Amino acid sequence: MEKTLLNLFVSIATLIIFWFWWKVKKIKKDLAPLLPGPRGLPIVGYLPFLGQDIHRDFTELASVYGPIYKLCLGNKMCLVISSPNLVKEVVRDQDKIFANRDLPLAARISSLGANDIVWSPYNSEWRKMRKIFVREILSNKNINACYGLRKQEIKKSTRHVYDKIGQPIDIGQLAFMTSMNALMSILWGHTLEGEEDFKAAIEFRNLCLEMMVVIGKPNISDYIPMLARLDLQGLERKVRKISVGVENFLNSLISRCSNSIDNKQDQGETNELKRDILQFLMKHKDHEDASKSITSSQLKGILLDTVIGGTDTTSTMVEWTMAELMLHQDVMLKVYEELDKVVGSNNSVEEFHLPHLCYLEAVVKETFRLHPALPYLIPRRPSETCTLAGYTIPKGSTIFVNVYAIHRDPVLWQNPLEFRPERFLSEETGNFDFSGANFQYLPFGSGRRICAGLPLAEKMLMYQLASFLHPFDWKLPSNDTELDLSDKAGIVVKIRKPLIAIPTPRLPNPDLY
Ligand code: HEM
Repeated sequence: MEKTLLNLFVSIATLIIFWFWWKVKKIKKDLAPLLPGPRGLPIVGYLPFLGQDIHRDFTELASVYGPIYKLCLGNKMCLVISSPNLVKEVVRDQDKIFANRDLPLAARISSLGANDIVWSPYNSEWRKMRKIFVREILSNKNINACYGLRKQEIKKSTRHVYDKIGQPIDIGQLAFMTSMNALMSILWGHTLEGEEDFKAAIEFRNLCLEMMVVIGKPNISDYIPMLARLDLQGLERKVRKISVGVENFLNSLISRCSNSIDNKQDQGETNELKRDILQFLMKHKDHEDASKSITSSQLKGILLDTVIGGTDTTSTMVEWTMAELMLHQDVMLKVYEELDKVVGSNNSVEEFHLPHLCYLEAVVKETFRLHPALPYLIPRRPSETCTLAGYTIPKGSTIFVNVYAIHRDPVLWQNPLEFRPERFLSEETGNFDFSGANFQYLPFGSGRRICAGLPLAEKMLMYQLASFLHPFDWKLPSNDTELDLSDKAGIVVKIRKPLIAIPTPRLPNPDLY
């Protein structure tokens, strides 16, 4: 009897303690401060007030509501953060919770249902794809092994420019073709050749450009799902059409590669192809070990990430850097001085020169500061309800890391709107790199979802810039008195008016071209 009473007492006491603990937790939650943010309209929220350039809208709102604020867009709660401390909480302290992606409809379609690395949720499939990509495909060993191919492509591009001496050149297009060919040669062991290929690549570039704009546009279907069927802005139709073009381009490359692999195998040349990414990927397709096996959609998704992620961003940054240099002739002169000293006028640029081009590297860093290609990274989504800066952040909300605002914050940077590469040679910020270790400077993101192509991107960018600058002087066409550095929104932000420049040779020896 006594034992039963004791058991009853213990059970009741446990229940009371549990109830009390739950109540305190609830009260604490109710007392959590409310996130600041602008008020919107019923149902649509703040959606009608966002303009075309969301990175600038986000930055203006931060000056009113502070470094963390909420925006209700339709039925979605979005958070915009723009301080290094908050970035640290998201990408380091609570990285695991915030490692999911927010997947807009347009991205779901273009990424074949998030079957790629960029848009995949944070799960074992993402881990598998990222591991294959980083450890096998873009390992330092592989990148170094492909140097010869990159060199060949750079040489072709400088030759192409030399053949057009005195004529206007579209710098974005030149950089896109060079990046594309460099990637193609790594992926497939051969590049695009001839008029037909050239046309296909230009068409592919236009598709990529359109795709980036569509994915970056706020889509009513994402924010008010019951209206998704109506596709009010026509974005779903647009992205489906673009995706068909992109897939056709990829399919033709895959079939050409399969033929080339078959031919080379017939000729006993398989070892030579070992470094081709596609062959690596094909090895993983339907692999017997599930931890290494990828599906054909994932194979295409990884190719998409490589080709789109690798060409569009890199060429955008080559164009921005060249535009800033054309606008700041004093900086351009210093770049030439350094190139003459490090490379010399009787040599072509080689990758071993790159670590010695410290001033050019500072120029690139400064360009990334003012024009981060992805101004709010790729939005994240917490996988569970959590706390950020004392605020309760519901599971499933969308997190925008406003790198654009952080890179231009006057509290963090002296004269932030000035283009001054020297700041990256100073003691204060001289050690900032692209690794995302400093939360004040993160053009490639940070944490476990940092850009997976960073080592290749860094190399390709510096190599292209040095190789286009060392052998040529560049001038704007004479009727262009002022260079327009305004930008055009999208998930990748580009220069609004393509940069057109005219080359003249700088080197005495024509054999160097
Ligand atoms: C100038 C060139 C580039 C820039 C500025 C850039 C920037 C970025 C940024 C900001 C992210 C998102 C990071 C985050 O959310 O924290 C990203 C992700 C990614 N990038 Fe890049 N990128 C560049 C080049 C490349 C190249 C060359 C490749 C591949 C060959 C590549 C492949 C990827 C992939 C696969 C992801 C997704 C990573 C993940 O979600 O796990 N990127 N990039």
